[in-house]
Amino acid sequence: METLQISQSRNLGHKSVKDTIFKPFSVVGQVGFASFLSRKINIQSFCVERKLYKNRVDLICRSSSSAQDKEKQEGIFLGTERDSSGSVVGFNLIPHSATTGGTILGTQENVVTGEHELSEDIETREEASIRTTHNIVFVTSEAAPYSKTGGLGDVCGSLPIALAARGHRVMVVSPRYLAGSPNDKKFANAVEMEARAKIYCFGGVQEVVFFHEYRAGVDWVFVDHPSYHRPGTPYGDSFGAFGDNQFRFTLLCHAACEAPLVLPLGGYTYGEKCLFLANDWHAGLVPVLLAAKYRPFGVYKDARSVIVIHNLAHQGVEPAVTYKNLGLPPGWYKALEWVFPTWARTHALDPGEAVNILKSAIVTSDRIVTVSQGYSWEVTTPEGGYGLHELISSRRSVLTGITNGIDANEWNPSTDELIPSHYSINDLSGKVECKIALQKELGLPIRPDCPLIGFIGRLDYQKGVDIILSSMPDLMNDDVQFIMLGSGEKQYEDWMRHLESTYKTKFRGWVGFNVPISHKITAGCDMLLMPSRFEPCGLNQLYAMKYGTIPVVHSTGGLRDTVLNFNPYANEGRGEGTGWAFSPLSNESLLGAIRIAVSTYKEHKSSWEGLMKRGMERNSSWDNAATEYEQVFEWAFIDPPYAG
Ligand SMILES: Nc1ncnc2c1ncn2[C@@H]1O[C@H](COP(=O)(O)OP(=O)(O)O[C@H]2O[C@H](CO)[C@@H](O)[C@H](O)[C@H]2O)[C@@H](O)[C@H]1O
Repeated sequence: METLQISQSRNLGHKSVKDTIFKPFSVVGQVGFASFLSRKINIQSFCVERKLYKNRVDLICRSSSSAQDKEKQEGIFLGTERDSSGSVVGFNLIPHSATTGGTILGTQENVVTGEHELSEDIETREEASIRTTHNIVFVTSEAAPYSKTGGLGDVCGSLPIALAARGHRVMVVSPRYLAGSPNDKKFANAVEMEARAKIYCFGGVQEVVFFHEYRAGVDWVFVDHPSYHRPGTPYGDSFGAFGDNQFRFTLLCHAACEAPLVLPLGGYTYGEKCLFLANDWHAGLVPVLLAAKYRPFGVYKDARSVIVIHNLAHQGVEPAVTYKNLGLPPGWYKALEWVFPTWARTHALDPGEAVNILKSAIVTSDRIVTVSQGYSWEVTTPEGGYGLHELISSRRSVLTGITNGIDANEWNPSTDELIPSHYSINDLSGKVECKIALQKELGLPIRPDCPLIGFIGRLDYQKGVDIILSSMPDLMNDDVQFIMLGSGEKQYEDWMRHLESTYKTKFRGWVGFNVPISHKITAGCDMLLMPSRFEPCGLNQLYAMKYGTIPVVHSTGGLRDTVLNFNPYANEGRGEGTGWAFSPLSNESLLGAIRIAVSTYKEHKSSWEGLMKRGMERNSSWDNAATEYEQVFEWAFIDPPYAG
């Protein structure tokens, strides 16, 4: 149910602050803070899940016959919800279509006339729940398929769609990267909007333009600015990280805060009562801006923010002098303040003073989510907290771990268009064809019986690539083939090339970022190796399991949560588990785990098939994760917002 409310009282109420706030927040064109202040749009809908709610039963029993007639026509009216100024912000009507649909148990008639059902409903009212839908704004530096360098892109390309499918109004705000590459075409369907925003930061004023595409139930909003138009990845090029990343992502955060106020998407703005999901440090200024720039002026006082931590190792740390560039009021320095420990300072006179964007988000957001439960504990430890463990521990009461899901449309071996042969849990025959095709494509000897091990990922310290490469001379003595796909640190890329020339019949290294090849490896390999030092969630092991490819992982973070160690004796000899999770992270234990996996593959075919099938059956749907996010949203709205 949607309501559009023009609130005069709010308009008058803000007049006095308008002049004060207008300079720093002015927006080009007729939309923006100004017009936002003169109207109030809020869209909220409710639906009842499973059992009828006692209040609703009471209300129905008490309602007059004319109200009942109206309800028969229009649905069931639960009441209006008003904000402090008296504006209607929720019109709680269960639409007629919903009351006759399958998800709601009992219509008005059978509740009133069916005594048995009524008493049953009242008895089970504890189970009842009303699901509130929210206006959700994802802020992210990447969202697949438009931009992706890793798992962040996957998550921000899929979770919004899952939440939209559950009835939420969802917008994703990310940069419109134009790198002069074929990837630019992915933005081709996004149309330029009239609304623009002026952003005051880094000693000047920047104008950003918004582009919009409505796809899969989600408003994809792209922030356009010349600093997003350059060759390379979203973060850097062959010379390293871009020097102005702090500037580029500061722009993104400011623009994302303006978007719900100024963009009439589908005719209506999202308005003030939003839930911002800020992803990683690039979006970390969003909670700070809500608290420091908007809320003191009564704007976004009903909004909430959640910082989603995909990787705590990257925090957006810059010299303290940067603070004045961020477009924040002077009094908020403490929220960002970061002092390096003595050992990390460059020289004796270095005071180690810096600003830390992710830290400020952890301080000011209403809830904190990590992408697995295991990681939500690890970030509170000195080993996993990257200097923020004490701060995060102090906010443990608002910290939740939610394991990522996977996009079942993109990662499904029975429909995947990027693999040469389809297969499913009922007919695995296509998998060996994928293996043969992969061996052929990469010029390896075609040997369906030879265990084929894969690795896909960023070539860096986190992913434990050094451990793989240093184990390789030993592993290459065994009868196995190994394929690595990745890009990252040059030393590892060179090492992969060197191994390929040394072990021509056993090793292939594909340097680069190539999504079609990643699907072919996931389908064609028998095992996927992930010796990550730490892994907030990890997606490749989830993809692998879906494709009947057995993960062999270091037991850490999300890998430990999602890969259940193989036990052939469990379940009266039927076995349990979906892979191998080894520990500690060393050459010996990595080789030990791979060798056990290889011998299982070669000598215990039925156990191997059991492993494959249990992995393929595993429920990794985004819908599961989305319901857990909804719980976090509920909690966020129960508490008052962060006020400083
Ligand atoms: N060379 C290449 N070519 C093609 N595709 C490639 C590739 N290298 C990587 N990929 C793809 O990029 C994604 C990487 O996913 P990970 O979960 O390993 O994420 P990453 O460490 O980037 O992200 C962080 O965020 C995610 C999401 O929350 C967490 O799962 C993770 O633990 C955390 O470190 C996968 O889809 C993978 O197939």
